[in-house]
Amino acid sequence: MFFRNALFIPRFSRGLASHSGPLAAIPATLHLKTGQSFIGRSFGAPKSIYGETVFSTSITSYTESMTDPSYRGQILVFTTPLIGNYGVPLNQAPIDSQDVGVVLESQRIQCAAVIVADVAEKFSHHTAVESLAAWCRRHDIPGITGVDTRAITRLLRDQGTTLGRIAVGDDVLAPPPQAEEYWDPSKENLVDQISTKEPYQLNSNGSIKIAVLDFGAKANILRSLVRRDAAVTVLPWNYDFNSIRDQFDGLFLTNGPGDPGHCMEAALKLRKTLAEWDRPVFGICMGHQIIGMAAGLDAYRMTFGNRGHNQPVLALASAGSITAGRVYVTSQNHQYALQLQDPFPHGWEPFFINCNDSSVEGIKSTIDSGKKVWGVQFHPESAGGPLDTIEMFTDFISECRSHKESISGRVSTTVAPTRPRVAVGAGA
Ligand SMILES: NC(=O)CC[C@H](N)C(=O)O
Repeated sequence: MFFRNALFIPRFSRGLASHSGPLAAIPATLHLKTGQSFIGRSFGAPKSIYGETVFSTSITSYTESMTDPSYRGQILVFTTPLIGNYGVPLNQAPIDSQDVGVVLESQRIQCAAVIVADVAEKFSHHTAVESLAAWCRRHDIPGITGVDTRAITRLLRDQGTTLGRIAVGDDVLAPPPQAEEYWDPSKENLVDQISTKEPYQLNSNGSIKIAVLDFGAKANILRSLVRRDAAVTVLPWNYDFNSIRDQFDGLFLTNGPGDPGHCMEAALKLRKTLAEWDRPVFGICMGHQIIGMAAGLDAYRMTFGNRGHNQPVLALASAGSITAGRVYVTSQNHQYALQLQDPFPHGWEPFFINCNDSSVEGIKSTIDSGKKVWGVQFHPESAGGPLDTIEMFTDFISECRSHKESISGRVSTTVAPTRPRVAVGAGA
């Protein structure tokens, strides 16, 4: 395989000898804004798109990654060469009080496109109902196969996340776009596009009331709360939570796509919440970045971010199920991170640090601040990835429960149930 800087004449048959399956040989090209082009063949929707080209080192769970709303606007390159071999399940779970309605991470494919070295045309799994290619076609998402994903990944690692164009079919004959033609999703408020427009409830008879600010929630975050018997109220990302906060025992902030700088409004509202409200607050990924911004930390854009299910993080403090000095392997999908500054804002301390690049992986309120607030850059709920830190959800619900019991005068030592009444969906 090869990449090149100049205009080219596509050669569709080149390097495709291993693809002997029934996919039609529709040509497809990935153009990067930095001038390189990779020629392959289309699978999925026969349409051309723009996006931000990122790579993920995950080996499994392409279905969960592709439905994660945080990948919105991104062209997702899998470093694992063979993707698609277990097909795609029916994305519909029975709706009952213990479930959130989907098996995957949202109702549809969220990334703009996928790039796979060698797409599996044959698939086998007891839950599979269709192939990766058929699923992409149904959701109008293009894919390229037969390209050198190792070369693309090395470029993205060295030059950073790069704007890209996927040209499919006749569009491959057109010259690569001019620099100003590339669409940059980080300029848009993607959270506002994906967040729920209206509040809604899950498991309304649950024993502890949790408000969730939805920046583009993965379903497994909601499942992980519901499975711990939380009555969950999902609110739009910029909802005036302060006007209703006393109805709730805790606040959760979800993951979400794009630049957290677009969500400063939510960070300022949260700053007021943290100053005036003493109940537990937990945030994941975008939610963690919002907590950090509310605490006075800056968020910056990393070179290529961290995407994959094998990111080691070192705990710097003990809290709940987390032990200082231990390394946890985590699932991640982010481009931005909180700045590690010295000193940390008053009342806050670093919680986790990334073992590969020393980026901030978590923050928490200090004990003397009297508050229970945590944010983690990684995804304890995984889906996919390791469940090393899943008990952080139990820690959060337990804190909400003990706070509730202490203010109602019934100090209790009970721990929240971690098992669902019925088993649903993927993950823990
Ligand atoms: N998964 C997330 O919540 C990602 C947060 C933010 N969009 C980032 O890329 O850093």
